[in-house]
Amino acid sequence: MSSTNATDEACNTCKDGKGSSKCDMCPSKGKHGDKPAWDERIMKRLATIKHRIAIVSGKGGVGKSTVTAGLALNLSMMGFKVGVLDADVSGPNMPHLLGLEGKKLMGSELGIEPVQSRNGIKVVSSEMVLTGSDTPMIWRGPMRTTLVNQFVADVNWGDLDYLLVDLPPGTGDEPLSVMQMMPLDGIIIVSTSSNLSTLDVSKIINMAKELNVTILGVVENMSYLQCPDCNKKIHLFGESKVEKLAKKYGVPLIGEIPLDPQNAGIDELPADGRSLIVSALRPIAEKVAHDVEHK
Ligand SMILES: Nc1ncnc2c1ncn2[C@@H]1O[C@H](COP(=O)(O)OP(=O)(O)OP(=O)(O)O)[C@@H](O)[C@H]1O
Repeated sequence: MSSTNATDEACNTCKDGKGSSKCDMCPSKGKHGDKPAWDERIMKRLATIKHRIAIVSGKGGVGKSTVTAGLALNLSMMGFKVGVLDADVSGPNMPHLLGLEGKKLMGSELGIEPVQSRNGIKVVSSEMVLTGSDTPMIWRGPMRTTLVNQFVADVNWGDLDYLLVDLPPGTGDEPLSVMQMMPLDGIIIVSTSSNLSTLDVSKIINMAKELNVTILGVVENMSYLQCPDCNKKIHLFGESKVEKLAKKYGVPLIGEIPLDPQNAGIDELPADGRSLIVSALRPIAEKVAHDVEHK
């Protein structure tokens, strides 16, 4: 860090010039260019977390948060210590999916304390700092990125086997920042089989390849509907385009999640066999755990 010429230097956290209005909220306030200190804090926190996996999607609404919550529940039921970082700052859903609506983050001398779900999953989400669940987070990209970094650097995650990071859709600021800042075991890409969703997945695949981030696999969500009478699988989007795409880019398709009609209107994902989604995610959680433990 250059302490002599800080005024001319752009902030490494918010990428903005010193003196911008964002500076007041920036964890790097007063130490512009102090990237090593920031990185050191992040690395110290990550040292107690065995595996870090980000869940990404090309498009919004494909079920990325649902898959993240379902994976967290399965890993937790498999006996692992699990944390979930809801990095979808503008559209945080994790508190609802894990039954933590209305819960707020508190501080302790060890840092920001995550909130624990009834299954013992440690969760941190921007919704836990807002006044209400209908309050919008009207923040520009660099500030959202700063908050995500802070959720890594300043949260007392403690010992975890898995930290799952639910990223906002696309290839914007937060996915880029997390993929660069956090040593990841890999990413899991969630897509439906629609043309547009798969088109955007190819961008994510290329981004991960460019950043040398391992792709643990692609999950096709809302892949089929199981007929309640004859059990036949009805593929609503026709032949799987996700499978074709996975083959084209040489990445594994690690599972297909059915469309669950019971899920409509459900906030909290039930952590048992009542949820088709959670049950369908069990073999995927087992495969991911096997792959990262044996890599
Ligand atoms: N397999 C499924 N069957 C039925 N409904 C589903 C399924 N997966 C997700 N959903 C529903 O689809 C909607 C979108 O899911 P979710 O919020 O997980 O998507 P997302 O990709 O995280 O969206 P965004 O990133 O835009 O917030 C939710 O209402 C969720 O309950």
